[in-house]
Amino acid sequence: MKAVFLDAASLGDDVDLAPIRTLVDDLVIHQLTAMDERLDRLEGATIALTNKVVIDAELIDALPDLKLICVLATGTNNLDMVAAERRGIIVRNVSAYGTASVAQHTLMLTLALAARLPLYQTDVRDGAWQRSDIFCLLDHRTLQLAGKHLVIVGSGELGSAVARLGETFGMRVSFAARPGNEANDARPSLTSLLGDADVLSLHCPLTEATRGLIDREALATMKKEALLINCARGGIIDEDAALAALRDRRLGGLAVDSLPVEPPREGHPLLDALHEPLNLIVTPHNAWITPEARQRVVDLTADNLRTWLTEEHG
Ligand SMILES: NC(=O)c1ccc[n+]([C@@H]2O[C@H](COP(=O)([O-])OP(=O)(O)OC[C@H]3O[C@@H](n4cnc5c(N)ncnc54)[C@H](O)[C@@H]3O)[C@@H](O)[C@H]2O)c1
Ligand SMILES: O=C(O)[C@H](O)CO
Repeated sequence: MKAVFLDAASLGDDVDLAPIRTLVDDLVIHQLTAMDERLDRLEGATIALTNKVVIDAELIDALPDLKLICVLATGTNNLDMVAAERRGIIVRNVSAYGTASVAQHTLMLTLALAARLPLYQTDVRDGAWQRSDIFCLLDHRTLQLAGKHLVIVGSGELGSAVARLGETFGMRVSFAARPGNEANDARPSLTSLLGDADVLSLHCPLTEATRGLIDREALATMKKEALLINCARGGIIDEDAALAALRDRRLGGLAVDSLPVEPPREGHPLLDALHEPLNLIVTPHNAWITPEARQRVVDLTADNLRTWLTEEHG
């Protein structure tokens, strides 16, 4: 049975792939796979392993032998799930591999934005402290988290962990009802929570339902001091609208760990804006990358493979 791992490099070179290797005899490991190499490499494969290589309907339809797609990530937005289901291909992702890593990264971004760290760091770099009349700099209003309202979209593994951290910092936490499902959801709607959020943190998958969830209209209802943090996927917020709100002082801070296209080869307005005096942080989709979490991705993928092989062959 042929298995092909399309993008092993995306896990780093310090993870031990042995748990996967021992399960499949004919395992071909590619460090990277370009879009036009996917078909050739997956030809005849029963199992495809991918972190971020796109597996779309056209590719799925061209691979009659494919039975299992293992996603070495939680997010499956690089896959056409409908096409896979139509073909009866099983899809297995990994969840809860890096809860501590992503939650600490989200908290780090929240704390940094609350402290206006990008602004004060720039001021200190530019000599404003040395020129100050008083002993400190206090030009940018910081935000005490204790007593403030943290609103979270997505009450799964990561949203729940971030909620616990928020509570530790004395924040009041609300989960928003799933947009479009408010009638069957006891939780308050996102619309009703937005105007009271001091921090809005996104932990839902990118789907057609969540694309552009935090758009111009949503941003317009938020407090002008509110902090917006997206450690989920680029495109869940309208990044251009969020940047405009930040520049107009209608948003207190913006931190994103993901952009709509990754890597952002063609650039992105948020990357250019890092040169402006804004309370803005962009991290390179690395909330998940602690060594512990990356190894756990491999171990959980091996569990997924083992379970499927047992179900398939006994
Ligand atoms: N930045 C990173 O390094 C990193 C790492 C891991 C995961 N992620 C992203 O974070 C997302 C969440 O991860 P998780 O482990 O918490 O997943 P999870 O599956 O445990 O939780 C996702 C939650 O979102 C909810 N949800 C689904 N559709 C929704 C919608 N339309 N509106 C609101 N909520 C909705 C689900 O009901 C679930 O509660 C992943 O899908 C992935 O895109 C990012
Ligand atoms: O979805 C995930 O698990 C992260 O994006 C890392 O791949």
